[in-house]
Amino acid sequence: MSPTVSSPARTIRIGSRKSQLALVQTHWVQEQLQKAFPDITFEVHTMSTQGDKILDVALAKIGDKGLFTKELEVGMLNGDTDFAVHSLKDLPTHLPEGLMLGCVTERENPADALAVHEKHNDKQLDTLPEGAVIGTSSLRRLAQLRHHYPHFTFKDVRGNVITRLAKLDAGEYDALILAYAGLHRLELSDRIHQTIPPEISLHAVGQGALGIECREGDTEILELLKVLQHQPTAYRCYAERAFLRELEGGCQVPIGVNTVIDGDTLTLTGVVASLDGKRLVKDTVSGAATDAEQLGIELAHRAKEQGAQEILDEIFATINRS
Ligand SMILES: NCc1[nH]cc(CCC(=O)O)c1CC(=O)O
Repeated sequence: MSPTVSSPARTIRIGSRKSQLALVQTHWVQEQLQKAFPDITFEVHTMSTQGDKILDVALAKIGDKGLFTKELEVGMLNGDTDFAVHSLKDLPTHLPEGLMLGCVTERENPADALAVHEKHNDKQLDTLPEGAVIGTSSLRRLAQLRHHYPHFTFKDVRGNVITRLAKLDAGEYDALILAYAGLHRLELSDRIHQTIPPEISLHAVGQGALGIECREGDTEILELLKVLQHQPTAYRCYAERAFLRELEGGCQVPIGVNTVIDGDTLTLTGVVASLDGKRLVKDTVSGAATDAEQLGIELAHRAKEQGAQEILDEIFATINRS
């Protein structure tokens, strides 16, 4: 009689933040993997990150060194979890030693969206009144919107997507700028009053995609994650992240991007904007999608030649002074 060889049932532990959006995203990843690997058990372990706890300080002031990711990263390095699901936008371009970006999932619409108070249901960005109070805590959204709509008033807004919408509805703002992807995933698409076109505002690096972070060289996990990798999204995001990394900007700098893949060709547009909205350095590069990172680096160098560094230095000085 030959012995029955049965490998012990493997359990994979997935780290996630606790916000509604994070949970929707992580449960989607869990479900995809569970379908692809029915013999493995996938468990979700939630953690609060610094970014979830500090709600009374403007994001731009606390910086972004892994504000939404650090606790999840410690979990992986400790071996408490095997990988973590992030909104790729919140994942810094430099990862801690021993961790890597294991895969990038198919992107949702990466655009920003306008949500309005019901009294403005008949309005768009072009028709909102002078002085309308627009809520956003992103310097990128602020600078680009201010460039096109200098007559609006911009006000910081913190908290998760649902909290922000409640503040809007309570009358604290006339409108908010939020990610299309977040609203869509939370089944709040009815709050997407207007999708903001790239001519008005370029989106954040990685916006709309999920990034899965895992231990470097963890071949077993990397093998599983392959089923979630969406290569066109990955190329676009590698180019976007290389652009941001080369400019040494985090998610709290007024840097926006747009990418298009056509066949094997990737086109990357990037902007660096001053906070008053008066200066925009904007340029575009195209090349082979397989050279994504090189394209991002090239665009960053071009932007620097056109004054991007001066804009960024001024912003760092302003933030550190206030
Ligand atoms: N910084 C918060 C955050 N991180 C990811 C999303 C939305 C989903 C995404 O961009 O992928 C949001 C909310 C927002 O910007 O409105």
